[in-house]
Order: sequence, then structure tokens, then C-alpha cells
Amino acid sequence: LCITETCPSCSVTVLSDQFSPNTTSDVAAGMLIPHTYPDTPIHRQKQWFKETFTYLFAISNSAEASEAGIHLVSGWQVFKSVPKEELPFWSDIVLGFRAMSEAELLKFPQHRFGQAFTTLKCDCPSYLLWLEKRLKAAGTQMYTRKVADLWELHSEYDIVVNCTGMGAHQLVGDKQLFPVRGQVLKVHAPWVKQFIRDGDGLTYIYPGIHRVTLGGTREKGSWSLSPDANTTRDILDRCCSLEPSLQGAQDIEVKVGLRPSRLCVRVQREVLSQGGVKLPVVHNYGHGAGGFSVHRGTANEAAHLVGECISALQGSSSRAKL
Ligand SMILES: Cc1cc2nc3c(=O)[nH]c(=O)nc-3n(C[C@H](O)[C@H](O)[C@H](O)COP(=O)(O)OP(=O)(O)OC[C@H]3O[C@@H](n4cnc5c(N)ncnc54)[C@H](O)[C@@H]3O)c2cc1C
Ligand SMILES: O=C([O-])CC(=O)C(=O)O
Repeated sequence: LCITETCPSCSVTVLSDQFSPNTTSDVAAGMLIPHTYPDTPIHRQKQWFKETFTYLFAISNSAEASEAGIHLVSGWQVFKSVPKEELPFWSDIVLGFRAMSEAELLKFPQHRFGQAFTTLKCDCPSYLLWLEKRLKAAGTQMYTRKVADLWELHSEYDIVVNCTGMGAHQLVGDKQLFPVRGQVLKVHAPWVKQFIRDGDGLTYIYPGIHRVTLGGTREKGSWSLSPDANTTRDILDRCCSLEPSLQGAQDIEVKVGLRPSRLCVRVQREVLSQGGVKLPVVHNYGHGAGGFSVHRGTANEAAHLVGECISALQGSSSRAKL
């Protein structure tokens, strides 16, 4: 979508072996709370988050908000001990960030410190459909197709943008990419209005438009997409200890996804070369636990790299298929 916006003369085609609702992005809780990528400079991560927050904030404040599934949500991140980093790098981007009061902390007898703020949440399947609709309106073709090798695209396309998430492990053989399995529950508990996140990152309660997402797990190296019944019970127990009223939650649906994790997101231009033939590629994958939080920022950067590829192609003698 960013490419169609920054380069309206480009003809864009989306190829994917799965579309919504069968992607990792459909499983995500969709909260805008960044996760830190250890090998990406903080100023770059902050810029990604800021661009994403600004973009979604405008949607949440428009007539499109309900169809796009974007809404503001307020709540608390609570800690059993005061964290080293009392002011996270994103504290001046979310709204109204402050330390919790003693009175608020009374709700969480096992926790000693907390942060209160308002952020944005995506209802992921709604948002993905809304994005697809906008892509189609921009004239983008969308085909179901599994790509086994980037070179198979060479005869049809000038530039390939690789947004395959965990699929990049196989497609480009990226051994730095590893799965971090996450199991979440989507429940009916419409009385829960505030988000609650344990600062250890394991337990969270995120109220959405229709359902509340309860999490979670972080199982590094596990490729299993099967729900685990013991884990479901454990998630419910942990969430009930933060919000006892969840004992009345109904209609529990279990979802599992593999976070495409890396020490840094790979937003990078690369020119593949084979027997003197060149194929420009822009990678944009490896968003781990924070894909929603930074998606627009990384997409803007990837679209900029596509612009660089176009300039390079126009400067070369190759016949562009743009
Ligand atoms: C339980 C859980 C909770 C999460 N909660 C949050 C949250 O609250 N906030 C947040 O910011 N992030 C969250 N995330 C992280 C977020 O889901 C990911 O970072 C994000 O979904 C990654 O998006 P993606 O588009 O890169 O990957 P995907 O959504 O997996 O999309 C990749 C696409 O590429 C296609 N593909 C792959 N390989 C090929 C191939 N060879 N040929 C053709 N197509 C291919 C796939 O079919 C798919 O459509 C959560 C993740 C999980 C698992
Ligand atoms: O950690 C969170 O708050 C939600 C999330 O991004 C995840 O489970 O990956």
C-alpha cells in the first residue's frame, strides 16, 4: 500500500500463499506497544513506531475507524519490581504516559510499580481486510501463490519486495530468523474495558472491539501451530490473577502464531545476481513480537528503498516492466 502511495505509476502485484484470516498477523493481539529489537538502533525503532502511531491515530479519528478496526485503548502495564527503564523509548509517543498512582496500584496487590497510558489497538482481521480493500482500489492485483525461489519472479517483475515473515526462513534461507510461538485466547468479556499487561511480557489482557485477547506465551524455537490445552488453562489462570472478573469469560477461542523473530528487522535493499542477470529485492520481514507496532514505519522505509531501486533501474539500460 505504501508503494502504491509513494509511486502511483508502479504496477503492484501481491503474491501470497495465504491471505487473511490465515496469517500470523491475524493471530496477533494488535496492540501498539513496541518490543525492542536489540540490533536495530533505538532512534530507528522510535521513528517506525511514531510513523505507525500517527498513521493509525488518524484512522482511529476518522469515519473509517470501525471498518478498519482501529481504536484507542487505555490501561496499565504493571511490574513486580521497578524496571531499570522507567521511561521506555516510546513513552512520549503513546498518549498520557505516567507512573501509576498508589490508589491505582491497589488493584494489583502483587505488583509494586506501573505505567498508565493510552495507545491504539488493531482488530487484526478487520484491519487486514481494510488494507486489502484499499490495495484493490489502488488497482493492485492479488494472487494466491507460493513462491519457492525469488528468481521465479524475475521474468514477470522488475522489483521483488519480500514481506514473507516467517516464510523468509525457507524462501531466502535466513538462519537468523527464528519462530517464537505464541498462544492467545480470544474471549467474550465485554465488561473489560482497560488493557492490563504484566511488564514481564508474558501475561496480557487486551480488550478489542468484539473480543478480549488474553495472552500469552513466548516459546523460542517452537514451530508447533497446534493449540495446547494446558497452556490455555495457564493463560486463563494468569489473566484471572490480574483481572479476577475474567473467570466469567465465555466463548473461548484459541489461536497460535509464530512470531518471525530476529535480532533486527530486515528492511534492506539487495541486488541478487545470477549469470550476469540482476534482480533487485527489498526485504521487509523479521518483525517478531512487534509487527503491528512498527508496520507502517517499516513499510514507509521499504517503499523508499523501492524508490531507490526504480531510480537505479531507470539509470540502467534494462528494459523496465513498470
Ligand atoms: C500471539 C501473538 C501475538 C502478537 N501480538 C502482537 C501485538 O499485540 N502487537 C504487535 O505489534 N505485534 C504482535 N504480534 C507480532 C505480529 O503478529 C507479527 O510481527 C506480524 O504479524 C508479522 O507480520 P508479517 O506480515 O511479517 O508476517 P505474516 O503475517 O506471517 O505474513 C507473511 C505473509 O507471507 C506469506 N508467505 C510466506 N512465505 C511465502 C512464500 N514463500 N510464498 C508466498 N507467500 C509467502 C504468508 O502466507 C503470509 O501471508 C503478535 C504475534 C503473535 C504470534
Ligand atoms: O507482548 C505483547 O504485549 C503482545 C505481543 O506483542 C505479543 O504477544 O507478541
